[in-house]
Amino acid sequence: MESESTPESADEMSFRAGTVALCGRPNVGKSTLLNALVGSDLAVATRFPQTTRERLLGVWSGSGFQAVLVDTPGIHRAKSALNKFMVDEALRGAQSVDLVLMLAEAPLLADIAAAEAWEPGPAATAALTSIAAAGRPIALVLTKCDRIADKALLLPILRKWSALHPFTALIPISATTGAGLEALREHVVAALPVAAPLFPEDQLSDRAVRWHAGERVRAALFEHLRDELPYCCAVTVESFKEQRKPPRDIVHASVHVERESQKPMVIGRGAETIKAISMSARRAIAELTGRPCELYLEVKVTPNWTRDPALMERLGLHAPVGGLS
Ligand SMILES: Nc1nc2c(ncn2[C@@H]2O[C@H](COP(=O)(O)OP(=O)(O)OP(=O)(O)O)[C@@H](O)[C@H]2O)c(=O)[nH]1
Repeated sequence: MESESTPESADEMSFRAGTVALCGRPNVGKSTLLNALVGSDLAVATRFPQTTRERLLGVWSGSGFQAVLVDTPGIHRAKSALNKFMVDEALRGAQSVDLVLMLAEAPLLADIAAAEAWEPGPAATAALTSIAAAGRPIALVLTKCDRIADKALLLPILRKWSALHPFTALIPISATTGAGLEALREHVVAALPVAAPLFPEDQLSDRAVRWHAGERVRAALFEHLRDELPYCCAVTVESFKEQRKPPRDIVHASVHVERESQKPMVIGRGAETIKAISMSARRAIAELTGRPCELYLEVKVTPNWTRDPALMERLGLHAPVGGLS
């Protein structure tokens, strides 16, 4: 009986599962791609760069495969302790995965002559060098190709990239229209080892709902605050209670700013700004959980937290020990 092959065991023997890191410069579309592949708005994607601060695992399950996607913060020249933490998080994300997807934005170019003359910029090539140091196979994913009407312009751009590194593939995509995602899926699945799924099929993320709730508050800060202010804010979720009757989540969260002078800017005249932030975040949390949400926000001053690794740790931004946990 032991050696008898059943359809289930044949499936198990060909099932592929593994980890895939999404890396690249800030704002190239990593979070949007993760959401498109997982089929859920797990990762906060905004039009502002550097909104992703920590690694997030998104579980992409499909027929015969499971790819655990590691969304990483953008790789950039970091000055503050917070930015250094973000870049370290991104590079940690590229280690020990089965495949790295290096995302780079398709440049907006006028014509084929401009495309022929184009070269990847120093920041993008520096990001590639740091990612390549991890020694994992890398596929180049050219993002936002929906913005390029003349697809002939993509060829010289892909050729320039291919000269920089022995990529396993060069894949032009658009996460917003879905173009190229099928080719990307095929390449990712082929790169995964034959293995059992790492997560249950219905699990979409490694992070608890509570963490996602905090991220929704952070996304609302980007939506409603101007200039540098959202980058100076951290969010901690103090409590997250799932009430049975009536069914609703009751969430208490703090918004930490760096200086006393920033507090009134977050609160706004007549508390208008914080009310708008709270309403957006509440709606987003309810969409995520499928239950109504009551959200209570408090603004606190945690002086200079972006410059102090110990304070960052207290606010929940700590580097995990070891692999992909
Ligand atoms: N036109 C177009 N825009 C896109 C596409 N993918 C992402 N974007 C936009 O690009 C911006 C940045 O997207 P994100 O997914 O937040 O980028 P990110 O790389 O995760 O950003 P960081 O948080 O800086 O690491 C957002 O405004 C997205 O809507 C795409 O395929 N087409």
